[in-house]
Amino acid sequence: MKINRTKDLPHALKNINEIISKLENKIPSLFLDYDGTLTPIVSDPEKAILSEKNKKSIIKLAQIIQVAVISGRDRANVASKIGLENLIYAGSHGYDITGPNGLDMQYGPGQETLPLLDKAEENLKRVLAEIPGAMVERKKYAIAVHYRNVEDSKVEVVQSIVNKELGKYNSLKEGLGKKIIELKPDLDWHKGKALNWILEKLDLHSQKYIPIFIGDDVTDEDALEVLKDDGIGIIVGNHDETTYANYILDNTDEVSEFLEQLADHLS
Ligand SMILES: O=P(O)(O)OC[C@H]1O[C@H](O[C@H]2O[C@H](CO)[C@@H](O)[C@H](O)[C@H]2O)[C@H](O)[C@@H](O)[C@@H]1O
Repeated sequence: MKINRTKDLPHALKNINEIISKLENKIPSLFLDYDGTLTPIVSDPEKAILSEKNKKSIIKLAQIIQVAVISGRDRANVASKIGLENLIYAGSHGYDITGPNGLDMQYGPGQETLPLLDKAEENLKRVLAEIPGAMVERKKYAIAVHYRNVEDSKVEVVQSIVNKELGKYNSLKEGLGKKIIELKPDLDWHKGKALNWILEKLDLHSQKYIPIFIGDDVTDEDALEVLKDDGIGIIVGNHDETTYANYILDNTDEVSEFLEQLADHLS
């Protein structure tokens, strides 16, 4: 059960001193979502560009603490959008993780679904080509069907095409996001499991460490849940009435401000 009402959450910028005091005598690590957190939501996913301000803060932070990006995007795609080599990147909602010093993890059971995702991608691209604005984005371990640019009257058609395709595969399940419906492996693996995997792999789990996660969407709740008692979870905006987050930022501009202030405090 989610514990915090979004509207009652303390604001992360207004309470930055409290957050900084929680980091004292601990070693922080920082986990960031991409879309809706580091970049504003835009109609073309390829146009979600990291600002110079955020890039500068991330460079500064990565010189001091471990920084990881955990995204629903394909890992290679989000890594090229950020363009920094010394970060950990977890793509496809955590199924595909790489990082410095040869860090490389593909969530094994997910690989069995790759031929099914190939087939579904081919079918969906063919059928959805007839719906103006619909877009199929293949990530290694998921497919996002975008309907942000689809006429309202056609959205239900897109949804039923995706449901029909999903119905063909027992080992794929539906995932929801901001104006996307996803086809994902029907497995118990998500951003929260990936976050835990990274914490354990890098030995960042003990009481002397304190992880921070910032995210904006329903898929980010899995990561926020992991940190609800032993970390700092920040939700961006209010995707839902309740959340596992402990703090809130209202939008991506506030995330930029928060990252800049965090970098200044830690350096
Ligand atoms: O986990 P994230 O890094 O936040 O990725 C979630 C999805 O983000 C992208 O889609 C969203 O952002 C697009 C660009 O702003 C927007 O056009 C779309 O409507 C949003 O759903 C990305 O394209 C997806 O693959 C990610 O799953």
